[in-house]
Amino acid sequence: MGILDSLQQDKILIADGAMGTLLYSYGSDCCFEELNLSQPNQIYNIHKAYLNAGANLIQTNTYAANYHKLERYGLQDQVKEINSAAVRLAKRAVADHPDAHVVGTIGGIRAIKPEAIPLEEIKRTFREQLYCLLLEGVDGILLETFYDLEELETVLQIARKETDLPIIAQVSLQEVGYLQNRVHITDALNRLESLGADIVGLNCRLGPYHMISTLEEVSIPKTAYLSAYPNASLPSYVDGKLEYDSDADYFKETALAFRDQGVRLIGGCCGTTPAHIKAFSDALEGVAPLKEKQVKRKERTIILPSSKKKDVPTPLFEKAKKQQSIIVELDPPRKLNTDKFMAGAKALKDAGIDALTLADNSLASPRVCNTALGSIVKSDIGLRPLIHITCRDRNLIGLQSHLMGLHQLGIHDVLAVTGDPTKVGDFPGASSVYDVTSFGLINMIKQFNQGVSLSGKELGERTSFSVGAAFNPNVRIIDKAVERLEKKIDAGADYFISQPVFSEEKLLEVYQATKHIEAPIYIGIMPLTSSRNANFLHHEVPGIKLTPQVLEVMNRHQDDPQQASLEGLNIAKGLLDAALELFNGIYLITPFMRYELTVELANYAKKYGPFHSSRRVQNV
Ligand SMILES: Cc1cc2nc3c(=O)[nH]c(=O)nc-3n(C[C@H](O)[C@H](O)[C@H](O)COP(=O)(O)OP(=O)(O)OC[C@H]3O[C@@H](n4cnc5c(N)ncnc54)[C@H](O)[C@@H]3O)c2cc1C
Ligand code: MET
Ligand SMILES: [Zn+2]
Repeated sequence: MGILDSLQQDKILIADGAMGTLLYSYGSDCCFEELNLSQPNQIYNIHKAYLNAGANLIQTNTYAANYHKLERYGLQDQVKEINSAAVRLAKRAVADHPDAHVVGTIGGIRAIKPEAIPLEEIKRTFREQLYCLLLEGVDGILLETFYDLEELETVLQIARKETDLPIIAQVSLQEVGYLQNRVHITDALNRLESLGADIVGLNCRLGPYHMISTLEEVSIPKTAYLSAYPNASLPSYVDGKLEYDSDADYFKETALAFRDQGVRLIGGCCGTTPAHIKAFSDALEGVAPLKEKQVKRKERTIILPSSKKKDVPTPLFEKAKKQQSIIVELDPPRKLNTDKFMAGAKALKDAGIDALTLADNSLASPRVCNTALGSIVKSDIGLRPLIHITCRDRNLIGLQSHLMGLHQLGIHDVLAVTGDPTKVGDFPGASSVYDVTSFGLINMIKQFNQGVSLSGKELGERTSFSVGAAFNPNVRIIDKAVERLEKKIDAGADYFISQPVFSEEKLLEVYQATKHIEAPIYIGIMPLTSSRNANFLHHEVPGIKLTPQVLEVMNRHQDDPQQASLEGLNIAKGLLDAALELFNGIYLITPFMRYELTVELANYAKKYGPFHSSRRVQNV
């Protein structure tokens, strides 16, 4: 009799409980799936313990036995051996339990970092593991712990094409009622059912209380059966170890509540043990499944528009769409004294610039926090700060907390960059976090603007960020850089700020390659300060090439720094003339805190720049 036959007989099926956390509690702190090869008896005994506790559906010890996760242990070439051994062990365990079934488990990979692993890689990895399990002859497939519905939908479709065996598809919740990205549980389970899953449900992350509360909103599926594998409890961190704290009696009490929500397959996830499964099995012995249920319709909360920050100015990029707009970068100092920085900010404010951009530890070296300084610039000088945010120094928690903080400070202009890697800076050994790249960060900020955090939790109000992204035109093939720019627009970028451009030819090339794009580009102009500075940029910075004439002029004044700086300024003015013909947005970069240079360039642009309602040059 197969799994579905058992379910059709009006039975509630009991599944097994955790494998990973049980092994961990026994002292294993390694690749749990490798134990199928090195400690087969231990795995076999766990299967037996669950079967003896009353489980009639057990899962192979293959949750993370895929190429991607085994790679962490250097075991990526043993996908087949590990999966095959797992199935053989589970089948051996059920040999003298005629009513018991073995499902091959495949766990979700993406968890909360969707963009970290492309779907194509997920598909390859999934197929390999699926074939190994199917070849060895499982009774069904269990897809479990999927936080990302897109990932589960993708692998479910593959599995459904490959096999007619029963498929169980289980999501993990972010909070009661919702998966990440604010996907409602009813929508998720409906999708899985329509894609051909035979059993749909929930596992992991939450304990019985939150799962039952979620299931109250879920109706009995039309064709599929409902499953639930709760965790033993929420985890706590005790003496450096994660612990789940709930006794089996509590599970006994919750068993009927699961049944009353229409659950037909019930097992356990992290923290559960054979005692928890025995509790379920005892409590549900002879209990008929529920046929009809009254669904509780909980109100899906409405996200309010930003109520607190009423002073949100018109986004910079709106101005740059219509008329000239000048922003200037003045980076926070590396030392604690900020007098010169503040004097620079004040002078730039007096020069009438639209915003001051502050880099985030550029070149991966520590500087005074740009948000702190940006906030002071805003309050003390009345100048609009534009804060760069890198993904290098903050993990997903830090990034989100940072965004919430910026919102509190009334700072709405941000530049989302991946950030220079730590190896280029003062602390090459420091970790580069990169939980997301600029694309994920742009997405996250746009989600905040909808009042929703990355995980799908409501923020109570919407933020009002306008999001800039970096554009590097100093590449050999400009079309590739433009493709990247277009992808950033797809991710939600509102406008762009470019690396500095050092020739009129390049300005024209950038203009031609981007004139079809509506999002404004603030084109970078940086005055050269010396012949050394010019030669460094020309010879050592990838993609930057100065013209022979510019190099010659700068080199001519090698021994006269003042004159060299003056020439650098004149060259920048020449570039500015050309840039103003082509772009509304001008991004002036202050070199080495020499703000008098960018003040002069800003004044120059204001005096001589055309104040046009759109780009001046059409069809150049
Ligand atoms: C206006 C501006 C401001 C900046 N501010 C900061 C700052 O405050 N702090 C800081 O640390 N860094 C800053 N940078 C540097 C920036 O982080 C790096 O130059 C980065 O490599 C390019 O921008 P990004 O971070 O948006 O990278 P992304 O475009 O997100 O690129 C991410 C990864 O892809 C690579 N990549 C980039 N372009 C291509 C391409 N065409 N083809 C293939 N791969 C590519 C990158 O090297 C990187 O590894 C800034 C850059 C610009 C242009
Ligand atoms: N069912 C698997 C195990 O118990 C995965 C649990 S969710 C991380 O090890
Ligand atoms: Zn779990």
